[in-house]
Amino acid sequence: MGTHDGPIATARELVKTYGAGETAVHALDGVDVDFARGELTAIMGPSGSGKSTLMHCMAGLDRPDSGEVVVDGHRVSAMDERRLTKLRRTRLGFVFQAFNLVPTLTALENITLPLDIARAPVDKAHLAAVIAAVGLGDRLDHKPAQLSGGQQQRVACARALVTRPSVVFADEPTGNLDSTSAAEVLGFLRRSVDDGGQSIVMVTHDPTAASYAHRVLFLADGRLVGELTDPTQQSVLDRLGALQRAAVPVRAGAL
Ligand SMILES: Nc1ncnc2c1ncn2[C@@H]1O[C@H](COP(=O)(O)OP(=O)(O)OP(=O)(O)O)[C@@H](O)[C@H]1O
Repeated sequence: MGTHDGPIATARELVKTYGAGETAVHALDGVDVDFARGELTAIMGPSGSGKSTLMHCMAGLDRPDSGEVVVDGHRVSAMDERRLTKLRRTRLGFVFQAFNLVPTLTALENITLPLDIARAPVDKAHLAAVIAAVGLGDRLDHKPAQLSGGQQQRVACARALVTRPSVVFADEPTGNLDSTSAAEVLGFLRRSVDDGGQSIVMVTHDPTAASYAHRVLFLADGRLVGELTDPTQQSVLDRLGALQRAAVPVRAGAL
C-alpha cells in the first residue's frame, strides 16, 4: 500500500488518566481507532466520555499517558512541542465551537491568516474555491462582529480548509448555531470532503450533525463502544438510546 491508502490518522492503545488513586478519571481507557482518509468522522458519547480528550490527543493539543497517535504518517505522540506547533500550523486545521476568529481582521484576512503565518505558497485556485464555497458574497471585507454566528463559523471553516490540511478537527462546530446556520456549516464541511477529498474529525452532541458524517464513533467511559456507517439522525438516536440503556447498572437479582 502507498501512503495515500489506509487511514489518515490512527490511535493505538491510547490511555489518559486524570488524578490518581480512588479519584482517578480514566478519560481514555485504551482506545484503538482508525480515521478514514477522505471521510467525515463524527465522535459522539455522553458528557465526560472522553471525546475532547481523544480529539486533543489526536491533534497534538494534549499528550496521552501511553499509546501512539499517527497523523498522515507523523508520529504525533513522539513529537516535541516545537514540531507539534509546526505540524498543527502546516498539516492540521481546527474549527471550534466559539469560532475563534481574529476580531480586528476582515473575513478574508481571517481565511488567509494560516497561509500568512506559515508563509506557505498560496494555491490560488484552491483559495478561490474555498472562498466561493463559503458563500459570503460581499461580506468578505466585514469584521467578525459584523457577521452572524453562522457566517463567522463558515469563515472559521474556510480558514481551517485553506491550507489543505491532512485533517480538520472540529470540536462542536455547530454548538453555538441555530439549526439553519448549522445545516449550512455542516453542508459546507461535508462538501469539502465529497468534492475536495478533505478528511474531517468532528466531535458533536447533536444527532443531526452526526448524520452528516460518513461514520459515527461512540465513546463511553473512555472506551470505544460502537460505530455506525452512513448514519441517519434516527439511527444515531437509536444507538445513543441503546448505549444509555446498556449503561444503566442492573442490581444483582433484579431480573
Ligand atoms: N484537565 C483535566 N483535569 C481533570 N480531569 C479532566 C481534565 N480534562 C478532562 N477531565 C475528565 O476526563 C473525562 C473526559 O473528559 P472529556 O472532556 O474528554 O469528555 P467529553 O466527552 O469531551 O465531555 P463533554 O461532552 O462534556 O465535552 C471527564 O470525566 C473529565 O472530567
